[in-house]
Amino acid sequence: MGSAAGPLRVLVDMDGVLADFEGAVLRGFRARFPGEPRVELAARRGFSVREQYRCLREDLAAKVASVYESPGFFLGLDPIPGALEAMQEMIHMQDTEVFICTSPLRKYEHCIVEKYKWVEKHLGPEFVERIILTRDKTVVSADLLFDDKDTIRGAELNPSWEHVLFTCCHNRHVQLQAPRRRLLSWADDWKAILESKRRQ
Ligand SMILES: O=c1ccn([C@@H]2O[C@H](COP(=O)(O)O)[C@@H](O)[C@H]2O)c(=O)[nH]1
Ligand SMILES: [Mg+2]
Repeated sequence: MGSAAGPLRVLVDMDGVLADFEGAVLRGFRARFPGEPRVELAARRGFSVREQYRCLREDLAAKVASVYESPGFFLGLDPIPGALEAMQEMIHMQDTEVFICTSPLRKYEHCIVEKYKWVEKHLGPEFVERIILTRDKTVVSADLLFDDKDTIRGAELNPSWEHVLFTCCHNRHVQLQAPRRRLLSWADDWKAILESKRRQ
């Protein structure tokens, strides 16, 4: 992959990588359900916040989902530190194609349009052209995928990309088997990962 085969194609996930989904869920839950037990970010385990709240108490699953299904939730997400700067740098790198690859909620009414608006607001119109919205990232062809979901499965059993796990509160305790690798944050050396992939 890399220069001999054309530009390096990089997919960057949105929730948990560019946009702070977890922080906003906790703040929204605390504000809307102040008397209910909640899962602090330090206690988050596993991709699904809904399932972790369900384990706390069955009815809390619907309550936490009501937070991220509300109008304004996705548009109001804060950028992950360093993400916007990294994306602006990446889109201007030679021999590099960057796309935002994100999954919509099944209850997509507000989520889809707000994801587009978020990208336009924080990254600008050239990135709106680069949004790939799919519930199956395995069928998208690329060299790299930066994503906070620890296990990404879909119709394609051998996706073309290498999944680099972006560290997030819910995955920091996951032990990766070699040769899987992480990006600890946008302050970590994402450029070295791109360069190593170009050389493969
Ligand atoms: O508990 C959860 C956590 C996240 N989601 C939604 O899943 C997708 C994740 O998108 P990625 O592209 O993998 O970041 C997003 O729509 C989250 O809101 C969820 O449904 N339940
Ligand atoms: Mg994500």
